[in-house]
Amino acid sequence: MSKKGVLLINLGTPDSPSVSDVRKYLDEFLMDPRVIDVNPVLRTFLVKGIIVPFRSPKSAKLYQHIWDDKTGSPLLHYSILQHQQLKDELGDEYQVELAMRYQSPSIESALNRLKEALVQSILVIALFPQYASASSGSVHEKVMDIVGNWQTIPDISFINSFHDNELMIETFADNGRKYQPETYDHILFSFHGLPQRQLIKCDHTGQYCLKVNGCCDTLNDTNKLCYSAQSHHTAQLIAQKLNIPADRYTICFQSRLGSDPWVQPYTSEVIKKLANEGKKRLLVFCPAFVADCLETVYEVSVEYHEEFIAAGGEHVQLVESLNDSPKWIRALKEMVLNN
Ligand SMILES: C=CC1=C(C)c2cc3[nH]c(cc4nc(cc5[nH]c(cc1n2)c(C)c5CCC(=O)O)C(CCC(=O)O)=C4C)c(C)c3C=C
Ligand SMILES: [Fe+2]
Ligand SMILES: [Fe+2]
Repeated sequence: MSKKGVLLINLGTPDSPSVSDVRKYLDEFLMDPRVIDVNPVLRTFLVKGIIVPFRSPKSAKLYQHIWDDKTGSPLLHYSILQHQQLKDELGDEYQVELAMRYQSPSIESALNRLKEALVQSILVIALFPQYASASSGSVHEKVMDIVGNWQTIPDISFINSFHDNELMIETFADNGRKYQPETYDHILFSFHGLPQRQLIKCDHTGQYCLKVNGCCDTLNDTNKLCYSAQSHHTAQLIAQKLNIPADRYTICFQSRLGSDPWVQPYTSEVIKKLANEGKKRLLVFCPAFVADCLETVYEVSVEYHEEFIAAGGEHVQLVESLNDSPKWIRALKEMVLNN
């Protein structure tokens, strides 16, 4: 009996923290039409002419800061652990592969291994809890492009999002509980940001997201596929699990790139406002990421920490991501078994 294939895909990271490898990574990432979603001529000008040349040396310094001598990039390191542990959990009936949307290991090589193993089906899990065209959408499109060229197209399925996965919510809550959230002045749920126009494009009604007051503060039948609505929902579920009342937490969005409006409120503005209100200690969850990465270990723990102190605060504490926590591996296992 042939095996069932499972393909875990995360975003990707540079091969090394050198300026040339960071340049290669940013070039592939930002030339993706789902990421910088403007016309091709403008995208090429912005990415190759401005963002990549100016950003690569700066980003390389940040990557050098988080790069571990033995294990390299945290994102790849934790992805490898997740892959290994899911493989062990699922046993011989499954062939589990790991790929990254950008750089390595490539999606093409992972799909080829599944093809050569003659797997009877492929389940693709894009490792982003909330659906965004720039993340899960891009992964799914890439997989479909490659498989679409095969003579025999296999049984293939995609997990579109898992923003409300019970075991995932519990893992974030367990990680947060260790810091005793009640001892902090305020809690942040900081999600990766997105340009507002990408939310609007994903609203198939064309009349809801960013058009109706408080459009995506709660998940409903109209906005259930919206990144912002799914992010709010994830945060609300973690807060409920930890009994954090609504006035003790704020949902916000980080990592804005460029000058176009992104989903709001911006984490850096929220941090300044809280410092101005006299808050001293912040606990920050980052539930858009299933593994610690540049956006958590540097942007939150270093940059936002420094910004908060400069504005009069004392400490920003990051809650670690799901990484290789056994409960999260069980969450992945159940996603596979329930599919
Ligand atoms: C959680 C899912 C992600 C979405 C959605 C997303 C959208 C998005 N990102 C950029 C630009 C950058 N993101 C960068 C790093 C980065 N982004 C994600 C995830 C999502 N991005 C992760 C997991 C990481 C960390 C990767 C790592 O190696 O640790 C970067 C690179 C770092 C930097 O130079 O700041 C950029 C650039 C855009 C423009 C975008 C949506 C349009
Ligand atoms: Fe990003
Ligand atoms: Fe929305």
